Parts: sequence; C-alpha cells; structure tokens
Amino acid sequence: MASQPPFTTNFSSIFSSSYEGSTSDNNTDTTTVQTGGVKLPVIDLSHLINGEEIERERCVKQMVEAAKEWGFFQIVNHGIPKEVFETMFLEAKKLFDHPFSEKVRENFSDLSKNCYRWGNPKATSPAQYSLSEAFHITLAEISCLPDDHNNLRTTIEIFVQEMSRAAQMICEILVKKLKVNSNYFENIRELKNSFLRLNKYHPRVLGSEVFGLVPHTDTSFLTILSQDQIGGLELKKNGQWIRVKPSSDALTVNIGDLFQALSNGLYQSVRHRVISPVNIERLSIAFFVCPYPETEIECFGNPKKYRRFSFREYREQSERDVKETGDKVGLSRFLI
Ligand SMILES: O=C(O)CCC(=O)C(=O)O
Ligand SMILES: [Fe+2]
Repeated sequence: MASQPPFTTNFSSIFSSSYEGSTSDNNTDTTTVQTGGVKLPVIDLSHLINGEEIERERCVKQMVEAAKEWGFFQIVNHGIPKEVFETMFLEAKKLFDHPFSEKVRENFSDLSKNCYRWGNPKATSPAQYSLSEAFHITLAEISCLPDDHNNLRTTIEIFVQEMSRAAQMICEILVKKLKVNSNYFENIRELKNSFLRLNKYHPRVLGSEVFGLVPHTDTSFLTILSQDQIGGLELKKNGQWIRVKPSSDALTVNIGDLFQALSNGLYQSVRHRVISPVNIERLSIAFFVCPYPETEIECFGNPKKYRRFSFREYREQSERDVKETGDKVGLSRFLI
C-alpha cells in the first residue's frame, strides 16, 4: 500500500486552470533567493553551560542580538546526544511509511483527530499549496501513544525532554533580557500545549518550484528545528529569501509570534518557508513552545505595540484568517 498522499492528482485537479509552473505567479512575497547558503548566527551553548562569566555574558549577548536582528539562529554544543536525533528520525520515517489510507484514519496510532495534515485542502492558488505531510503531536498526547512493538512513545518522550531542556535555557535568557516579571517559562516541560511537528517533504511534482511549506511565521513562543541534510528552509531578511544551510551539529531556533508580542516587537518572528526538494525526500522535526489556550500574552514595553490577548484568541483569529484569506494575518491583527 502506498504511503505517499495523492499529491499529483490533488494538485493538478485543483490548479489545472491556474497553474503556470511557478509559485511566483500568485505569490507577491517571492523575491530573490540567495542560494549560496548564508550562515545564521551560531550560538555555542557550551559557553552557557560550562563557560566563565565573561564567556557566558558574550553568549547571552549574541543570542539576544540574533533574536533581534535575525529572529533565527543556530545552536551548537547543545548537549543532546546524536542518537536521540537518529532514533527520532527513524521513528518519524516509520510513521510516515504507513499506508496513506491508515494515516488519514481517525485515531491512527492513537493520535488525536486532525493530527495529520497533507497538502493544503484550503489552497485556492498554487502559491498556497504545501507539498508535504505532517504529524502534529502535543505534549499532552504523548502519553496516549502506543509503545508496544515500536518505540514511538519512548523515543518522543526522550526527544521532547532534551528539546525542552534546550528551550528552557534559551527562553530564560531571552526573557531575562526583557527585564519583565513573567512566569511563562517556569517549566517548559509542563507546557502540555507545546507540540512536535514531524514534517515530510516530497520531491517536486509539476513545474519548477513548489513550496514544501508555504511562507509563514510560527504561532509559538519559540521553535527549535532539527532537520536532515537535504535543505530547503528559507527565511526572509531585508526583503530577500535566504536559504538556511543545514548543519549536522546544529539545531535551528526561531522566535515565534508570541515572543515577538511579549518583547513588544524587539525579538522578531520572521517569515520562513520550505522549498520542495528535487528527486529526494526531506524530513524535519520541530518543537514548538506554546502556552495553554487561556494564557494571556502581555506585551512589555512603552508604548505598547500590541494589545493583550489569550493564546486561544490568537489561534482562533489566525484560523479564521487562513480560512478566509488563505494566509494567517498574525500579530498585526493585535496592534494597538
Ligand atoms: O522543515 C522546516 O525546515 C521548517 C518547518 C517549519 O517551519 C514548521 O514546521 O513550522
Ligand atoms: Fe515554521
């Protein structure tokens, strides 16, 4: 039984009349892509863990600058053993290898309804289509996963434990610099609304350039991404799309909308996208740090840029906007 979703049929039936072989036809957001591979700021976490005070301070400064200037950075020497990633990617691959007919079934692997996405059912133009499939697993759901003959649950538990440790360190540093009195990041492991997204990108079909994942900002405080060596992630900086070069030792961290709000726009939640790979599949696994739905996000600054909102309100507004316009409007909805 085939594991691949029926992208080709789906894509060509929706877009046969409008498709012209490029994402740029309907996407005003597309500009030059720098293909050489620009190096993001690299933060060596070992300086934070074992460094002298002066090294620690330098590292904190680099991280804060990267969050302001890029909204993205890489972390190295994060202390997460290689095997944790190897096992996690193996399990993710096994999950995606299930027949498509099983993956779309409700309660597949005891996961919740709507945890599986493929393509983009709401797309009305090629530029809104994502040639990928994804599993979305909240921390609350992990304990419901089966753990009999496969190791999915244990593997995810270990992976999340390690990723939350790194996230805890980063969030604490970034929030401390804002000099705000907040308890958003007291215990990231207990934020059960945080989630993992396992992404599988399929080789391009039809035409030259199709998005693996459409341009977006993340609805999170912070996202930590682990990816294989294929590449395709791009971020927007100064009006240009810049390709993020994968590195086997580094994790990619980006600021999400909620940290941008919390920091009164000081830290940037930057638009990013994935370009579909050619003749090869790509896997990535992202850990999204999110609060509970009822948590109120308050912006600290003077004058305040954004009004107070709950995470639930933010998500519901974004979902409505995606439905109506094909795009998440995001934080600009909450500007004062
Ligand atoms: O796969 C990637 O490189 C990026 C994934 C991503 O942006 C997301 O899942 O929100
Ligand atoms: Fe993202």
